[in-house]
Amino acid sequence: MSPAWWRWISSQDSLTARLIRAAGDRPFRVRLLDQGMARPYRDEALALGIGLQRLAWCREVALCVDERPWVVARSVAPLSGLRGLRLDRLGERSLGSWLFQQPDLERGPIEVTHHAPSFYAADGCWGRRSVLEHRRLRILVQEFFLDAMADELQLSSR
Ligand SMILES: C=C(O[C@@H]1C=C(C(=O)O)C=C[C@H]1O)C(=O)O
Repeated sequence: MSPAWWRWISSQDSLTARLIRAAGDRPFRVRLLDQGMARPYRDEALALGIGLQRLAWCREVALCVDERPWVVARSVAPLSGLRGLRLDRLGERSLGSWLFQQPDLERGPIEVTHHAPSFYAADGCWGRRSVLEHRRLRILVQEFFLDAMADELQLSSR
């Protein structure tokens, strides 16, 4: 992996905040693609250590600069940790902007892949995921970095 990609992939802080900085004068926006209760994909259930038949709260977004998707993300949270949290009300506000305001937020190990994720068929550069924890909430955040981002930021394809 090139050093420039490594800085994106290994970052521990909010990706939303980094994308806003990288976008400069161009508008950033979260486009909500889907959200609701669903059965996670098998690899997601395994990553969270939950039963394969369990329902979870799933949210898919495109993180766009100038209306062009740079990153697609899918987040999956077991229902047991959601009590009292109305994440469905986030709408097109970034999950990260809320999560990274929580002082006790912890990120688990980051897993990296260059395969397209199960939730989005597109060419891309790198994907990563990790489990973020805040109080009882555990949420698997998966982010797939698209070719458009590499083009715009003049990053190598890998
Ligand atoms: C987790 C973060 O939030 C970003 C925003 C997301 C959303 O709104 O659903 C999903 C994944 C992210 O990349 C972050 O900023 O690091």
